[in-house]
Amino acid sequence: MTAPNGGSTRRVAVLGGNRIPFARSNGAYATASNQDMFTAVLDGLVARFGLEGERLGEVAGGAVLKHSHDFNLVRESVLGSRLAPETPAVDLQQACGTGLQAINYIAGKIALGQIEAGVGGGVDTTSDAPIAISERLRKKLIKLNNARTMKDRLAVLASIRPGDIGLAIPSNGEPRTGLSMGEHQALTALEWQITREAQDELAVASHQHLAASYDDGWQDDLVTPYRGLERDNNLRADSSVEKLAKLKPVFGKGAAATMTAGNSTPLTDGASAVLLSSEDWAREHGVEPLAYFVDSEVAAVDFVHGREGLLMAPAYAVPRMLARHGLTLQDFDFYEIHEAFASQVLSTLKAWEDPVFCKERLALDAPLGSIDRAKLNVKGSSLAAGHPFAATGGRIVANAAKLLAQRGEGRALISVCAAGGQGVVAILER
Ligand SMILES: CC(=O)CC(=O)SCCNC(=O)CCNC(=O)[C@H](O)C(C)(C)COP(=O)(O)OP(=O)(O)OC[C@H]1O[C@@H](n2cnc3c(N)ncnc32)[C@H](O)[C@@H]1OP(=O)(O)O
Repeated sequence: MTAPNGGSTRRVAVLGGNRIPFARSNGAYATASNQDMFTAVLDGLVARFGLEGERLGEVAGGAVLKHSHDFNLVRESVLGSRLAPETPAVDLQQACGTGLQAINYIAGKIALGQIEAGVGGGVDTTSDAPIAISERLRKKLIKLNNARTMKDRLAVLASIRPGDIGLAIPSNGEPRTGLSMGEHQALTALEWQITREAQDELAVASHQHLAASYDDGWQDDLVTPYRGLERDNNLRADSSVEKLAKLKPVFGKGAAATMTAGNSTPLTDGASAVLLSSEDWAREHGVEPLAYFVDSEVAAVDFVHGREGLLMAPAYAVPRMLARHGLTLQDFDFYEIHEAFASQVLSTLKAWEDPVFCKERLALDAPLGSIDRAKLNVKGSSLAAGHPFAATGGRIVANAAKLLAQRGEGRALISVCAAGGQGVVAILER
């Protein structure tokens, strides 16, 4: 038996993305659900690419934070959209790597000839974060639900004590260390001696680049207005190093206290989705591909025993992916490195320049070296746009594809760090 396409893989075209403007938590999208927002971006793609009633091969997506009733979030979003109801959908999740992994999943199916076209993306809302009840109360309520007689029911009710009534509110803490992602990253920033000034400079550049991208019409694939928003409302066009220098550190203590609300991503709500297809499908539908999704890699690090920083996995994933293609770190025209925290980007770049790190931890003969910083996050990134966890991957892939299309040729490197010590990276080219 041979594979669907005779055993060879096909090029995967990135046709374009859609996202809603990202909103700071508990603001413009406070009453929007994950499903509302993901449906909106799917319908954005339907409108842009004329997909009304079209049956796509599959839609993949996910959310880091979701309610139990959202177990079929992506399928429900498809059913709420103007895509054909016969379009299958899958939910997946890899913390902040979710969006990029969803795109990678669709790309793999297209490459193998299993589907012709599909959508990958993600959505998150910290405004509508699921709040669970305590484990003890939950168990008693299940018992109550299963009780057959009134007597049994009353007995369960009578067993409920005030101490059972508690809430489990999601936090961005790592379950195995109890530290938040910011606290973990503060330790990594200290290890790599990333200064407060360097972090603030990166944050200002992100705001300036994103502001310029709105001014020059770059963000024309946003679904707007969405709930009254025309642009990401975390963006501060007047951001400056002087203003950021005044903010108090929010993560880390002593020498590690360099991270502030200005050089960390804010809690954010939003959604994004990217349409991918085979070259044949793109041709048949009269769509010119923006770029091609070449490859992806995922790495995980042991942050639990302190062997590596929580958000350093992309530093490991990139060289593995480069080796597969005989590429160097310098062989790229654009670098899209998700700015979870300014210091995460700077620690990763410094690690790639460091001979000891590259030799001892990456087993490389020579350091990967520096990148041309003028090619980094040239249209802004998460510090300015905000970071609705699972939606970030789609924003970045769509952005990188547009950059390559505008340039006419070239290569983009994508890097997204994720909770649990994981990192997802990818290469796009045109
Ligand atoms: C999840 C994964 O898998 C991987 C990842 O990506 S890891 C990243 C995950 N994300 C996080 O961990 C989120 C981290 N962020 C947070 O927890 C919070 O946003 C935070 C603790 C950093 C800040 O929270 P906060 O204090 O409520 O912020 P906020 O009120 O907006 O800002 C504090 C002050 O700084 C100011 N400020 C913020 N950004 C600014 C900027 N760019 N310029 C000037 N001032 C700014 C605000 O105006 C505010 O000033 P006032 O107090 O005078 O109003």
